[in-house]
Amino acid sequence: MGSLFRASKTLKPRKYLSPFYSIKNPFDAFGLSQRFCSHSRQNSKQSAPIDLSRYPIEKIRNFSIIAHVDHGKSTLADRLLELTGTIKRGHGQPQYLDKLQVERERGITVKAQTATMFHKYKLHGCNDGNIDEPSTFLLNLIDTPGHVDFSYEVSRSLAACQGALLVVDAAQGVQAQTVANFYLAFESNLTIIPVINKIDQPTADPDRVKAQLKSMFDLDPSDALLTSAKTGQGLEHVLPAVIERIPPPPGSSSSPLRMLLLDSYYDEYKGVICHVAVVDGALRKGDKISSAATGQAYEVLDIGIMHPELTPTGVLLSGQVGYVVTGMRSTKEARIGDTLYHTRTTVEPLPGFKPAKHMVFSGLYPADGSDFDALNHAIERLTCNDASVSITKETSTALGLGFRCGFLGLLHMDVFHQRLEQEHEAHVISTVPTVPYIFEYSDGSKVEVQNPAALSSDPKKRVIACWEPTVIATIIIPSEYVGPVITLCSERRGQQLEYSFIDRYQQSDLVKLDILLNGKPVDAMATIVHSLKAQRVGRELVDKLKKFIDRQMFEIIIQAAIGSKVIARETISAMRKNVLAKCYGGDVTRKRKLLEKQKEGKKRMKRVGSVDIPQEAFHQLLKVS
Ligand SMILES: Nc1nc2c(ncn2[C@@H]2O[C@H](COP(=O)(O)OP(=O)(O)OP(=O)(O)O)[C@@H](O)[C@H]2O)c(=O)[nH]1
Repeated sequence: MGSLFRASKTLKPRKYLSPFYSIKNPFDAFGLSQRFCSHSRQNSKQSAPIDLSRYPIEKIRNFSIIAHVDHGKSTLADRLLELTGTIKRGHGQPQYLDKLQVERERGITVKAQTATMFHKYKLHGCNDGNIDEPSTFLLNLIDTPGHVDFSYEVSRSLAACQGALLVVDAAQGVQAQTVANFYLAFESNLTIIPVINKIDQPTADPDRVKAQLKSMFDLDPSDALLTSAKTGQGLEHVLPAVIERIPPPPGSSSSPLRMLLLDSYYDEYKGVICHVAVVDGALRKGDKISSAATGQAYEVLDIGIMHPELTPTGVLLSGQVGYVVTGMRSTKEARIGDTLYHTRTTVEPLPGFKPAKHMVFSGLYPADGSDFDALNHAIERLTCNDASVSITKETSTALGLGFRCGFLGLLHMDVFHQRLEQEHEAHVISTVPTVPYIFEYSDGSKVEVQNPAALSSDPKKRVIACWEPTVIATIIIPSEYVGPVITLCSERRGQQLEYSFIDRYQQSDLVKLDILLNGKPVDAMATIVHSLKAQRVGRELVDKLKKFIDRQMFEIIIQAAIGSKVIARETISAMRKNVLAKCYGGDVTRKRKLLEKQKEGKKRMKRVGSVDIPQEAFHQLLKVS
């Protein structure tokens, strides 16, 4: 960026795309889709309107899909939408929930998107009246961006969820945003289901990824689901895991309404459409609600779920996530993180969200100086859908009236410009981005400077000290890139505070655990375990072996031992298995067949000393943790 100003390319006007716009449902723009509200888009004309009262809180699961960039979140979301019949298989639009033009052009998700799905599943203790029949669950899936610049989207999405699918590429393994998103979910107390995706790739190494998940996040490797969102392999286990492992939302249906405003966007026909999570109580069309942030009251004009487009339901109940149209005309009224409640009730507002921390500032000016009002209008509409941008008006001698905008990073800034142009047809000039600095002047004052032009040139107000923002960062990289990354850090005046290997060895108290059959150690069954786990593992091994070794003609003693110390023991009493016992008379062919069969069976045994061990026993032993 050598020059002072970066002028945006002039684009031809393009079709406005709202985040929920779908060319498959052109009626939505006119509110006509209300008449076609259906359970599944596939048979929209026949199916009955959705009755949300059939989904009490115990039948609701709200979950996000989180991951590093490109690990396959949106593709996995596609497959789940198809699996539940929410969209048609092969709808011809991959990454269905990436609806913005900028997302499609760049192949990245920048906006979190919710879709409601319905899925039949037989869960113990949860049924629709008939215990033998599966129950239908309402699942709210939120697909989130992977790039760090959009992590504000992720943190807001997680506020509406009780669980998250942590998707990790089976070849790339854990990456920087896997770590950041894991901690966002962990700090929000969500149930985390690890999903090792892209197992169809030739370089996939799910065992390595499982080991990383264990060593970095203490996630149990046996909890990981192995999937390929591309081929469909393993996907049948995803929704059962969501229903079984993620708890229902915690709200109370009998308490007064409390609803969290998660997101919003402006629709030319309906005004502001708010994305909400109903925490407590219920909301119906026609209800009067108030905003805790502004005190303003509204009437609910339309209400429903994203299935996956706006689908009116007339009601939203506790635990459900959906949309509300209230006739808000100004985007300033929709405060992200606000609590909405029934007018004339008193409720404790929900905690809301932490304000976004802006890392990069840049000036935005209309390419044609006379277009300030149009730019103002466009920015107002766009910030309704991107609450993480800060906007203040400013004036430049060269460019006239404009705005100083704070972004979460350079990619965020770039995407914001592109959306202004593509979705709002605004032509802008942006100034060189800068981080905020603090300057101390000789008159004792200290100011944060977000615009280089604002730096004092008054000789009586000399700069005596300045500060720049720094971060303490943890950089996680494969070992082959360590050299270049250290060089890059030192070029940027970085100081190395600590250096360590994630997959490093550390001293540990390990013991060899032997398995003995009739006093003889079986080398193939010996394991090395931590001394604290030895007793439990020894007991499990001995119990399993007892189940899988058949009784034989002599007594078998199974022992687990550390050195000469036996820590677990079981005995299988003797028996004589006479396969010919039931063959009375002299049918020689039949007797021969039975003896042959017994011989075949014995081939599948491993003879250890005098004890025959079936292959199955070896397989089962591998499953002991
Ligand atoms: N081989 C293979 N490719 C996959 C699989 N899942 C996704 N992909 C591909 O990986 C690329 C990224 O997939 P996305 O679903 O866009 O990834 P994402 O995590 O949503 O990306 P961001 O939202 O930008 O972070 C696309 O080219 C997908 O076709 C898989 O299971 N196997």
